[in-house]
Amino acid sequence: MKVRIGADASADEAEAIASAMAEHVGGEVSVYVGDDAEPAAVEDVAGDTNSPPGTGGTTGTVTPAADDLGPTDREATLRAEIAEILDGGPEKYKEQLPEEDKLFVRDRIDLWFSGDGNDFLFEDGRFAEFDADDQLPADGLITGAATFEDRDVHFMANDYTVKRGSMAAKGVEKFLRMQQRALKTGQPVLYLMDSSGGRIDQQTGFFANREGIGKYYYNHSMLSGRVPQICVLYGPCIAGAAYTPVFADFTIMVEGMSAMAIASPRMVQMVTGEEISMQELGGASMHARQSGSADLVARDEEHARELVSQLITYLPNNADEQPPKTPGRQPVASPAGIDSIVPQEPNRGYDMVDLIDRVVDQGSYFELSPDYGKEIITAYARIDGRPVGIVANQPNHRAGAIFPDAAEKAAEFIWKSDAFNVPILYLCDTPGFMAGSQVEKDAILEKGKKFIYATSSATVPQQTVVVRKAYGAGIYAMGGPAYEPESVIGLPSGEIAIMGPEAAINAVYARKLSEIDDEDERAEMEAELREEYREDIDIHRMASEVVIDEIVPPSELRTELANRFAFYEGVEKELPSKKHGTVL
Ligand SMILES: CCC(=O)SCCNC(=O)CCNC(=O)[C@H](O)C(C)(C)COP(=O)(O)OP(=O)(O)OC[C@H]1O[C@@H](n2cnc3c(N)ncnc32)[C@H](O)[C@@H]1OP(=O)(O)O
Repeated sequence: MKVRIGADASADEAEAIASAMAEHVGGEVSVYVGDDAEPAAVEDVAGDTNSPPGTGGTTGTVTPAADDLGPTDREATLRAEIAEILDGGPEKYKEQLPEEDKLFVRDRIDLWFSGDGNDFLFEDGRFAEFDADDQLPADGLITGAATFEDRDVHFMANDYTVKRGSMAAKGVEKFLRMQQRALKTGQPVLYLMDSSGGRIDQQTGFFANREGIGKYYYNHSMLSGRVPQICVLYGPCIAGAAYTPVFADFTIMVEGMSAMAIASPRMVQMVTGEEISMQELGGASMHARQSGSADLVARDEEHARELVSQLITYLPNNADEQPPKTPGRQPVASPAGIDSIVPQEPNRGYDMVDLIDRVVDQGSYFELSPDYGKEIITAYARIDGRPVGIVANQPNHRAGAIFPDAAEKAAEFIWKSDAFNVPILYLCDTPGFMAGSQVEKDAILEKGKKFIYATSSATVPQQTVVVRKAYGAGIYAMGGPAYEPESVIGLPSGEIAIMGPEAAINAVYARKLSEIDDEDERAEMEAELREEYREDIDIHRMASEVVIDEIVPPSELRTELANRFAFYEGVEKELPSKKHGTVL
């Protein structure tokens, strides 16, 4: 290829352009300066292995240059300029990326948007800061549109080689435009974040402006519940950059690579004297286990992309659409096994996932926040091809008692599912909300309220299964009869009670029992009272009193749920007229 550049270009500049173009387009590139007949620089790279968008390769088309390029060959000049932009920030920062197993942002975009149903479509604002003296290609932020798993999506991706992906005026402008376009088109947004936050030394013009960085979060709020916002973190996302992942509906961090924090370790040390690494401060493990801000942790960049490609199959493009259906598949294990999974003894643990495996379509189980608030499972799955959001107690962890973190996790999951029209399935086996001084300090009442509020105000079809214990306010939060689910069904092992038998007998008969001196007599009396109590709370009694709608043979649970979800498809509960509730 021959490229002619302006007469004022130096020999060094000609060489840089030749090298950049050869690397990106492949083959021999000769660069001519002004009207010169001889090339000022020639570069040759075999093959065309990694052509970025706009210069050929996976998404563009290479237009062969005419043999004799005249001074008016604007296309070739433009291509050289684009190649320069696509090359990103200083080489020294690009060289550091492989040491951290990190992709250069343009290669990351290639990873996301190439292959079947995945195409890079176009980029906006590529020339941002083109005229800047400093090396600021695209102002460190790439925004555009693509197809991802056959869906149109908007995307943004920080370039960590440009001032550590920090955001200044032009990048901010691009980010805001991308968000505003998503509001118009109603298509999901992918945030591929790798940013040290606001560009501190260029803050005039973007920090507190009406259309400045603060507007990000305003736009995130406007997009919230309108289109799915999915965020993957690839590096330290600090301060201004750390709010996008928490505003997003779903956040994925890469183990050992991603981090997010309200302030950098340097800032933390300055303010508090605490010496702490970025990973300890806000790494993937911490956010997945302690703060709950990471929904999923990926092994590496490819795994992160794979997780999003699964997640998106359960979601519609926006709140006006229904989630996509697929052909139904048999469960991974036979529903006939459900009866033997659920122990008769109310205090014995078991893995609720074993039951779920026998209800949902094979290969469709997708759990979120598996390491946070583990006593409640929140997962997407499909039953006979229809997406459902599952909220299930996990008797294997803390006996399924609901602690504050789990309550909040469930509330947020229900809100998200409801916002995107994913019906909800509650699988109830809980002794209720946890009691004690620690959970009171951790705001069990406040967080329990959120859970109950989310269940109450969800308008999608909801189905509740009393698997075994449904005690205390646990059955309220878990879609109990008062919460207007489409139906509440029970397995023969089910019990619904104000509290468990032991607690109830202790609460009501403690004094009477203590007055019986003979130990055997007291134990006998206690057992009798407990038996009577259990008869009262048995699922058959509940069905007899029509508290619940049906008792279902365990082996028919999947078919029963499939029929009920199919029947109630698209049904929407009406909420009383109001601006919004006051529970956050
Ligand atoms: C809305 C409010 C906000 O967001 S205020 C922003 C708060 N952010 C911060 O305080 C983070 C500042 N940056 C850092 O702590 C470090 O750069 C981190 C991200 C930890 C990376 O460290 P390290 O790998 O050692 O890179 P480095 O510091 O040598 O930086 C490389 C080049 O990038 C620049 N840089 C980095 N962050 C910013 C920033 N936020 N604003 C402006 N420039 C930034 C550095 O100055 C350095 O530039 P140069 O290549 O030397 O010209």
